[in-house]
Amino acid sequence: MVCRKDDSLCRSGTKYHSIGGASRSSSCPSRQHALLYRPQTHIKRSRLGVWDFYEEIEVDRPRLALAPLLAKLRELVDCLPYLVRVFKDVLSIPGCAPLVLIYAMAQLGDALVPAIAIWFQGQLLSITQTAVETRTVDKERLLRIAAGRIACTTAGFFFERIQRTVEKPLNAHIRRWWALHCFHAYARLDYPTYNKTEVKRQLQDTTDDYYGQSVVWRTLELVTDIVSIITRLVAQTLVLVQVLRGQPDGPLLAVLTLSAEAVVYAARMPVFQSARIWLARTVNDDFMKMKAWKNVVRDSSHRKEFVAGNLGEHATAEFKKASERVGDKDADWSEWEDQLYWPIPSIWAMIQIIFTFRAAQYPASIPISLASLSLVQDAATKFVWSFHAIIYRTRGIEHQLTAVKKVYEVVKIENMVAEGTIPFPEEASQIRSGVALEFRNVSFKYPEAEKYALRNISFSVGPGELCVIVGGNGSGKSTILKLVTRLYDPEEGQILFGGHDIRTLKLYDLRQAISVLFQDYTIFPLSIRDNIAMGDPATSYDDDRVRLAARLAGAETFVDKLPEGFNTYLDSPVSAEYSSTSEGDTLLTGRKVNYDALRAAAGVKSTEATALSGGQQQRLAVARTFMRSIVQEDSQVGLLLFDEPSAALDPAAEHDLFERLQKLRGNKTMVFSSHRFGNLTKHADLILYMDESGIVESGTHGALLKSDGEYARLWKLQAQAFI
Ligand SMILES: Nc1ncnc2c1ncn2[C@@H]1O[C@H](COP(=O)(O)OP(=O)(O)OP(=O)(O)O)[C@@H](O)[C@H]1O
Repeated sequence: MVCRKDDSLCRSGTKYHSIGGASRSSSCPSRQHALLYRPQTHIKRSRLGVWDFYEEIEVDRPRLALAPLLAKLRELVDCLPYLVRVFKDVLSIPGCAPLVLIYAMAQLGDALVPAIAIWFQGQLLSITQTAVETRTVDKERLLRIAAGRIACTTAGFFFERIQRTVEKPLNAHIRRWWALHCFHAYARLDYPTYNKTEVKRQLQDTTDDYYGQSVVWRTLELVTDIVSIITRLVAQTLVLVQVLRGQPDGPLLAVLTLSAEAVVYAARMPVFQSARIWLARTVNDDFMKMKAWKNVVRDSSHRKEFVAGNLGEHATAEFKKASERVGDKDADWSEWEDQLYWPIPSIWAMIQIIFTFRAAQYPASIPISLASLSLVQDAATKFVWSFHAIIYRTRGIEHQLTAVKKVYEVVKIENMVAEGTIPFPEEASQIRSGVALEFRNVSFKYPEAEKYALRNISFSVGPGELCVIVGGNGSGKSTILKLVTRLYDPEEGQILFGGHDIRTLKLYDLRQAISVLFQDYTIFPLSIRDNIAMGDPATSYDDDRVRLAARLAGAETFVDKLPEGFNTYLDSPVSAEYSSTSEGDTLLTGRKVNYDALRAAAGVKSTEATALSGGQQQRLAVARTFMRSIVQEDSQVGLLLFDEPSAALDPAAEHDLFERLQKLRGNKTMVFSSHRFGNLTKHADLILYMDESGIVESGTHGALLKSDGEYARLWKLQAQAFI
């Protein structure tokens, strides 16, 4: 049985369920309470197809109707200083001030034209009425009025053209300025701050780009539009009342009609309506199954296993079964949502009837001319459109203005990792011979984590020494490297870098002196060349250096084999755009649509992503590190950190990498995290063996073998595998 709207038709037998009541009302009229105010509610549940629809109903709404309105107004008032600031900032963008002036003047002109047009229209109607009643026409006046009316239409057209012409460069100026502002807001955040959900959401609100229009542009457009629409409405009303003044019922008709339309449409304005709070969910297993299977067949990431698993027939059969069980109820929520809102009827027809009765009442001296009735009707239609425009433009105005507020607040977000003040190095020689590193009783817990990732860690690596950290999964090896680069700060203890507490060093200088390759390295969505070059921004322009870094990392050969070599994007950041006619459609001429020829002409591949193996990607990441640390003779780097750089490499590549690292690191300090013993541990000045967030053994390879502890046991285990 299909249950619609009325839950009494459904299993439970009751129409609505009051699932819960929340009484958070407060009588305190203070501002804070007004903003946080929540009326008493209960939840109404109904069923729409496969959807369960839950809506919050405000029980004490009539008594408290003003509270949400006041809260909204308060929010808007709070945003006003930011709005003023955004206007000021936009005017200060080079080239924007004259464009804003032209745009505003054109909008003002556009707003006044309809009112002037009404005046001319009134004059034309009165000429027509005089002609009907007296059979005479003042031709000169008619010509003047007609010319005026035509001039209005032409002016309206020109004002609109001017707006459109100015809009594009103005939006472009603002968008460029805005993109830079947002980019900086993103780029300046440190790791833990960036990962906070509320920060991410705040950033997203401000950087939403809607069809190439920034939040700032949309806000400016919204404000100027609203001012222009209000100007238009006021001017139209004034002119209309003026035109109808000579007729007994004229002004009354105008005011009644216009206010009737205004009330009907104003009632719909978001600011006067409390938003309906609802939620719809479905627990229909078959409907969910249908959706899930649709996702499986549509998402390319599942295709490999879908094909290999021979799932085509099975998927179709499963989908068919589920679809038969769901039947016609398989409507998506959007179909039901449309039905939640009803249009409000216009009462214009009623007013027309009332005035016709008035005319019938006094047939000898009709209190209103037919021309006026037609004029008012025409003006009312224009009014309706203006109100439509206001409703459309003010939808979500609080959200829009709050976004502007966030725009300015977002650059003030405090980074969690505090800046230091001491420059590093004091002398270049401090770097050249490697930098000493020391951990003193360091303990650390990740944000939100309960368990310590490091507990009371102490060790010391001298300048130019090689330290290898070994240990099982989750023992804390990577965490040590993250703390050295100050992605996080420890809870307890101290980390010394070149003898300084790292918290006191300028962050930029500290990170400049370290080259790090993380285990979970990332391949940036840039070209291969830029991926390597960004290892050292100072020399990123140098193609030879990029190539050398790739060669040392064993990446040059396979990169050269790619059709676009070093300029290859692994994932194209901008996909080709296609016309809306879909591939495979048949046109009226009978031709089947196929984009192959266009793709070939434009040099677009049918798949735009270039796949690299895990090992190849790791070589690119290693090349990036080499770009910074090894390639440069007079490198500013004094400490090299490598977290499992060979995990995805084949044994030959791993051997080559270790050989090169040994040779190329010169006298820099190096800390290496690895699961594999052997190649590096044998050369290490210090081995740290970690288990359960702590260092359980430390020393050289020889010393640790001699002490015959856990390191020795695992070393023997790995060695035996090769015997
Ligand atoms: N971002 C994070 N948030 C919360 N806990 C984390 C995070 N990263 C790591 N941990 C936890 O911290 C502990 C140490 O992790 P770490 O990555 O340092 O181990 P590891 O020795 O490098 O392991 P592996 O050998 O698997 O790379 C683990 O218990 C892990 O679950």
